[in-house]
Amino acid sequence: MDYLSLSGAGFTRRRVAIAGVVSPLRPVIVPSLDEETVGRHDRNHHTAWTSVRQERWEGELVVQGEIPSWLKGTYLRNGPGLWHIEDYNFRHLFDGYATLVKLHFENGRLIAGHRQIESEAYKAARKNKRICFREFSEVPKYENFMAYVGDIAKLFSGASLTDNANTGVVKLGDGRVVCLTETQKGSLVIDPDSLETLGRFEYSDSFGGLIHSAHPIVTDTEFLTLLPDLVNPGYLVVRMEPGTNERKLIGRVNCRTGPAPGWVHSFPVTEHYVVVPEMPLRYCAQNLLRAEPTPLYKFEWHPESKAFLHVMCKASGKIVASVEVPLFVTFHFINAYEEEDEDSRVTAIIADCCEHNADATILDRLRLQNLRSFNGNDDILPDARVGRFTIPLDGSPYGKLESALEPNEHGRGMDMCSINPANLGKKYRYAYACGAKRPCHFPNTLTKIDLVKKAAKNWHDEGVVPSEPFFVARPGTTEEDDGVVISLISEKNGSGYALLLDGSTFEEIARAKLPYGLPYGLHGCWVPKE
Ligand SMILES: CC1=C(/C=C/C(C)=C/C=C/C(C)=C/C=C/C=C(C)/C=C/C=O)C(C)(C)CCC1
Ligand SMILES: [Fe+2]
Repeated sequence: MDYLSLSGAGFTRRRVAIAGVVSPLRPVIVPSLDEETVGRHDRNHHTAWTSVRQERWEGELVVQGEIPSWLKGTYLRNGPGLWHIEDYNFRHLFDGYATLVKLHFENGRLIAGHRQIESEAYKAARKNKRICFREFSEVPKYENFMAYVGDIAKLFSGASLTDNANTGVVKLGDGRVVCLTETQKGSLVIDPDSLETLGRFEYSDSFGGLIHSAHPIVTDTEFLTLLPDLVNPGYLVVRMEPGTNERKLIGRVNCRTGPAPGWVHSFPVTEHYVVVPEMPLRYCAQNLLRAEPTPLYKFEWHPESKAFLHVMCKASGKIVASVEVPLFVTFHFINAYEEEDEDSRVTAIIADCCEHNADATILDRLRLQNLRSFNGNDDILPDARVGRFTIPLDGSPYGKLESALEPNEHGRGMDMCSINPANLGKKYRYAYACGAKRPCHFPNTLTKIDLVKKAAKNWHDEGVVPSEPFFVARPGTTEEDDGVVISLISEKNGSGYALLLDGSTFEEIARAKLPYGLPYGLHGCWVPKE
């Protein structure tokens, strides 16, 4: 090993050669988080729930198996990877400061890297050695009552909310790559090659508001998102063109009931419609203000307020259906499409999601203490399924919610999904997601769902925590599942690897060990090499 110590505030700079990693294509200088700045690691936990070891790393990995020669580009994955500052340990998975990971594939070779996203929240925590902004469950500790009152005042302007962009990453039609979270201010532009944080993505319109959906729908031609209105409960549906920073209004949906809009972590679209979910798990302004977390954090469960789905025409902004549906809890919609009759008239919208059996306690299961205390025997992951909504367009007041397949096909675990992006908004057959091999406390398999055969193929390895399986299509293909599925696997002994499965057979085609395991991550995107 060759460690070259350089200087730098809070950093030790090292030139690293790591066993199992072949010579990098270029020298790799690794600034690592020193223990004094960020605190000590507790490496007794599963790698998935242990803070990332160092600020950044990059190098070429040894590949076992074969990476298809057509796979050219970079897979980026975002997620909360640093769960402590100094000796203070965060409470919840979603509190962690964002760690961006890249896997660059070219000519059968694989260069990997990771780097912390330099949000204001992260930089302030590093500098002041304490949390300075309101995170998912954490709030800054105030020195006195006046400091608390000052922070509440800043909450209304959004100044005290985090910009820790730890949830997703998207490539806009104009090539800019943006990391996202639930706050609008947490939209940060990054360089997909160096993973450097380039600055805030400033929306130039005047919609204001503090939050948005963490999962905009992004294609080469548009960026669609929802802006929840917490004052007059409802949602604005907005659209932004590539090359601009200005969102334009498509239309507004008023909530049917309830004190506040339902959480819209994601939403689905069809070719002509935007589906706006109104979930009984609703935002709660008081919980945003609280110093201590409540069982549902920034949200509240309002079963009496019922659940609705609204369908808005993308072209006109008109609402073409607004139906009551059975109570549901979902964070991730999988896809949606228009169902037609024999005369090609659209009769219904079908919308699929990872549905948690109308039980919001999954949020509490994702507390780090719960994730870290698994003994290997308890079967404590709450059941989830592929929930399929049918929304009639004939004016009926009710929609349906059913399981799209028998949940035991995927071990009754279901979240973190992807599809072939060519099928976005269209009738489709396959979805990829994390499922469960029980007993477990967290999804521990990768699953390929066949919505026509109503069957699943599952991949699992002892002790693993896989992240969202991300589908990349073979260029030019017309087969929906012709491509690869990428996932990053955390193992229990501090190690981890990048995994490639065949999108069709769901068999492993390649894996590459990382120099050390990376913490669990959330969502990814693909940046093709032109
Ligand atoms: C809601 C507000 C905030 C932050 C919210 C964040 C960071 C939400 C992240 C949500 C995610 C990643 C949901 C993923 C769910 C995955 C599941 C349920 C997997 C289950 C497996 O079985 C702030 C930005 C902190 C403040 C404004 C409000
Ligand atoms: Fe998400």
